[in-house]
Amino acid sequence: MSEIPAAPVIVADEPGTFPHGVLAERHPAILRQIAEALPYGPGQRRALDALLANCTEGTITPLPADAHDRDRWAAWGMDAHAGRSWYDVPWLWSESWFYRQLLHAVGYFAPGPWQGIDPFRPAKLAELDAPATDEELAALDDLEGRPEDERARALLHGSLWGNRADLGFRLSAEGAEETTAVPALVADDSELLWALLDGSPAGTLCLVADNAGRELVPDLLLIAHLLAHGRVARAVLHVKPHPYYVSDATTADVLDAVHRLTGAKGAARVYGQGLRAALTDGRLVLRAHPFSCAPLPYSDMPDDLRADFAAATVTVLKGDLNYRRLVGDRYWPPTTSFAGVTAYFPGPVAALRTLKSDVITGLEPGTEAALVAEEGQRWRTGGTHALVQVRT
Ligand SMILES: O=P(O)(O)OC[C@@]1(O)O[C@H](CO)[C@@H](O)[C@@H]1O
Repeated sequence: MSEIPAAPVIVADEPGTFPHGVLAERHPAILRQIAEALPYGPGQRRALDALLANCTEGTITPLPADAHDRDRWAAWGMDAHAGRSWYDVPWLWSESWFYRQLLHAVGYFAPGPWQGIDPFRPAKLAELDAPATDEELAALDDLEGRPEDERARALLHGSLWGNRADLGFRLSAEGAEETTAVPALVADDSELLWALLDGSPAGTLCLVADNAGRELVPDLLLIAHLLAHGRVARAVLHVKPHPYYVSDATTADVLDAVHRLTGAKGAARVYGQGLRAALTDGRLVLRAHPFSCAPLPYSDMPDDLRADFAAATVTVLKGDLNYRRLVGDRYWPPTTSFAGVTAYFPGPVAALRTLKSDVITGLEPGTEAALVAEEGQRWRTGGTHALVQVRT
């Protein structure tokens, strides 16, 4: 049992806070965006309008008895939250509920012509096809010829900062690309991570992906490099079983990203071919576990997922949402021990995250003071800072 006193769970009930803004502004903006992006029919548009009213003014209404995942959501707390405002249940819960309801509205789960059609796919593909992605891939050619560890570190950096490329976040984060006077990395345990990934012996890397497109591409490049240089023998890439948090990566997004790489020129193409080969011969394995879209912290993970992580040399969790789920979506004092709050995790664990929500642990007292002096509380949510935290 952890000896750290529990901090308050984040709830979005206070106007003016970041979580409240996500429910009151970001979710309606997402609904408008997908209604524009795809030619949904009248029934789907009515359902999207109903969801807009329900998520801003209504209450949690349990899934119908015949919903394929009703039992799962019941186990995840749906019946306990029934009848309550979206603003009064844990924020992590109401956000996941939003994506479950959105997919229902567009017919994603129902047998029929729209089954399995990702409402966020147009935005994901636009990002993958953007000139900025070409520039990032061309930069790989400049890395060729550099020492292996220099390349590895550059690719880790790309994977870390790739987390800024989150399409949901961009809907409400003007100016997030700006840098500030305070160091960009608020915690950096990357040497501990490299010690785990030194290839002696070469074990298994679990990487829990976050966003598709400009985050997933550098994640895949990192995996390709670690496999090619014997730093790991095998990689397990956890993706989402269905579209989630706008741009979260699914299996289809992995295939699109690998296709983008194999269709590129120069070094990018070689990475793409390496990834294709690794998928084909089983050195790179995909997982799409239902718990990856659960509205719960990882401390509640089921046994099969626990066993997967326990077998890894290290599990790397990407992104802000995974961080919230890893440490618990709570208002922790920023100096709370990262090792303490992740003590339950069944093996070495690393978080690679840009800061896009209030949750933070593991800061030195001086770091927090410098951030607050420079920016007030904006450093927590602005996406301008990042961290690499490791518990061995
Ligand atoms: O996990 P990611 O893609 O890094 O970030 C997800 C995010 O944009 O969504 C949540 C608000 O909706 C926040 O946790 C965070 O800002």
